[in-house]
Amino acid sequence: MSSGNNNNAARIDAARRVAIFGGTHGNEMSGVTLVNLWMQNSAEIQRKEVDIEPFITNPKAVEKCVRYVDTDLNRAFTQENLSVTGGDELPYEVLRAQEINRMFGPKGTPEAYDVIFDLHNTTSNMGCTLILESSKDAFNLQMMNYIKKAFAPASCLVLLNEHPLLKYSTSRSVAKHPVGLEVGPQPQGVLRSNIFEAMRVILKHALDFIELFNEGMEFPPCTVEVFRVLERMDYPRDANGNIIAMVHPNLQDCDWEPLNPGDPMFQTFDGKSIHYQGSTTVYPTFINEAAYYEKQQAFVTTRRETLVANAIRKA
Ligand SMILES: CC(=O)N[C@@H](CC(=O)O)C(=O)O
Ligand SMILES: [Zn+2]
Repeated sequence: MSSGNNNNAARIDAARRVAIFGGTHGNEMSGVTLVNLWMQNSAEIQRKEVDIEPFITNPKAVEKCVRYVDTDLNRAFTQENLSVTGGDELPYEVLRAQEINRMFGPKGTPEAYDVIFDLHNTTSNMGCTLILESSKDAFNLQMMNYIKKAFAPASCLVLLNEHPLLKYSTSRSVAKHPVGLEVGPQPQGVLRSNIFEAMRVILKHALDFIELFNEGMEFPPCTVEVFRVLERMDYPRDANGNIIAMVHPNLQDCDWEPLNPGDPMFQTFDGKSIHYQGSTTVYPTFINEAAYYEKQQAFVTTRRETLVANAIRKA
């Protein structure tokens, strides 16, 4: 008879090469500051038998303290961009994406980094949010379960973006196991100690998980509650495309709270409410994110799901 359930655990390669990206958006100061700190002294992020590299992904944007210089780096990792040839006429972030892909990828190949953590801040009242791009990645789901338990009683939610149209080509998507970390509320260009500390603690738990996994610990099957991206909601606009309403006071700062059919969602400048017309309860998030005005997004709706993660163990 076999001992325990070791034979049932999916075997996954040890995570030997890990990167921590900050400054994918140059005005999101927690990630920029933490990564700069760790580049000077990496003692805090070192773990046994794994290379962990802190890296500033968009140094030009960091220098100017802007989201991006030419185009959003966190949308730039498409196969087209990564394979297009050309020099100075290409947008800075496309060239930078190619450089990052050479260093940490190539995306979708066995040579790619095992895990990339990408550190972001939001102006929305989302608290601590881990962002996944796949519901099938048992390694990442087990990591989410580990982090949530280690972080309790504080809460850390998981946003799953594998929407066929709304999913985008992130910097972290170069890795085999991409993990976004989004902490807010924090204004652009501002550093808040509570947000900075929360991000630092979540990263610590994430790296602890990788160390335990690499040491051979088996993680039994588990379930993870996630919020799956459903729909992008734009601000109401006039025929010229100008915004004619604001996020309703009942919705502002209420990320992750249920929005029911008929609930107020926007308020026009003359005080009229605009109500949610959907047919089911949804969980809005990224409510009134500053960076999303240019993306015609007032918030995104999500649905709560419970995912099952298989047992995993190092191969
Ligand atoms: C506010 C912000 O930048 N959020 C990130 C979310 C993510 O990393 O998936 C973005 O839009 O790229
Ligand atoms: Zn960001």
